[in-house]
Amino acid sequence: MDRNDELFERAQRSIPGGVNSPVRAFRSVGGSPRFMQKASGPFMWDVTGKKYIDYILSWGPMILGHGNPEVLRAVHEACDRGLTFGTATEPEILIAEEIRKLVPSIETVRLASSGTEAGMSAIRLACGFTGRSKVIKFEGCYHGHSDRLLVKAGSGMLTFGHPSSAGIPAGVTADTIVLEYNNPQQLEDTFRSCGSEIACVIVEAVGGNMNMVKGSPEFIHAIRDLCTRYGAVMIVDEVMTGFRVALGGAQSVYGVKPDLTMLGKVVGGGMPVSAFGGRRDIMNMVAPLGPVYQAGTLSGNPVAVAAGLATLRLVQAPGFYDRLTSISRRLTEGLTEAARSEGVPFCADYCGGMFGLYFLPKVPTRFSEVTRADTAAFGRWFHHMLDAGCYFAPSTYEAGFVSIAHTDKEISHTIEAAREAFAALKAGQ
Ligand SMILES: Cc1ncc(COP(=O)(O)O)c(C=O)c1O
Ligand SMILES: NCC(=O)CCC(=O)O
Repeated sequence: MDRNDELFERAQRSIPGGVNSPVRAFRSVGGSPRFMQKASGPFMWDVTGKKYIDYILSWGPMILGHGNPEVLRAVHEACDRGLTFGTATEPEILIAEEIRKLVPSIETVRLASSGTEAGMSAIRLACGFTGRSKVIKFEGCYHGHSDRLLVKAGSGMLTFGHPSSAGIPAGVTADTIVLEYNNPQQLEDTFRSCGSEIACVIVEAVGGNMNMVKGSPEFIHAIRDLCTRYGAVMIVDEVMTGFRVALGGAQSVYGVKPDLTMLGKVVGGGMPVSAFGGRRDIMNMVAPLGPVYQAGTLSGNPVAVAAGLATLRLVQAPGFYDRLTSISRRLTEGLTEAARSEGVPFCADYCGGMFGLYFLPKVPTRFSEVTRADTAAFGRWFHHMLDAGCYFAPSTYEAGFVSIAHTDKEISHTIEAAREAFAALKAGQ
């Protein structure tokens, strides 16, 4: 028993499953989750002192790598001025201005503390604005754990085989319609049958919670066109993709202008910040301007905003996303080649600083294809990689992330380790 095992046993006595978020448990791959003690750049160290190259990056936020000195300085300075005031502050204006500049579909923006809150608030707002109650989401997309959206959701929900949560009264999800991702025809048919009742369509334009599945341009533009035609609100959930797949998020990649956008993860630079924003006429419905209530004791927290603001400034460095994308490309091409040379059915894809690894013969385009992945092979590969000091998400239903701090050296090490892991798989180990 090493110190990770000891801590895991102890944690389970006081914390359900020993973790404060289910995706941290190693349930689908087996073994004890690693208890991390520190991180720097592209690395994390567990409590035994073992060093890992981090491809989870706190599930997306750490795009600059861990411990960026400018972000840390901003946080320390903000701490010295006060941890929270529960009042309006100037940095909230600065981050709102920065968000509006980088994501031009956002005319005004409200800050919250988690992606879950952003999603819950955005659909409440869409319903309040339209006076309608039906919400369309897509199978395998995860928008946080608010009740109305926790139906056929991705990420941990899929990993643990319960795509819809217990404890949510049927009435609460009665107006949530779940459709197939990348199926514009089904969406159009649904609008044709009940378009006047649909308040909003919420989508991850690049899905990152059923492994990584890119929306087809045809699908994303069909959502835009149908929402416009039927007076529904198009919500793009950019909690994962915002400032991650491109400076302007997935909406800039697809050239689509949503009515509302959700942000999280990178926008807080490792601290709890999320946001929802968009068309001014819709946002004007939010309290105190309008009748849609939304609030938060720690919303716009000055320390969290300082981390987010420093991060948003740093990602605007010239060439940042070209470099980030080339890191993802090198990694995914190297892994694919290593698998091919060892004869293991595997493929990979990437979008900006986000990637998907699939134990499948071809890149999936929808949830039903993702479920065909060889999860047993993935579990063995995952543990080989972990032993070799490469920390990937412990599930075939999660996307992976790189940071600007990942260098060729880490990528080469990872590809070499993967080659050995694929060879071991082939040898039946
Ligand atoms: C696309 C997407 N939306 C919403 C959320 C919820 O965010 P949070 O975990 O901050 O509540 C997540 C991740 O958790 C996400 O990946
Ligand atoms: N895909 C998983 C997440 O992005 C969220 C992490 C968490 O819920 O802890």
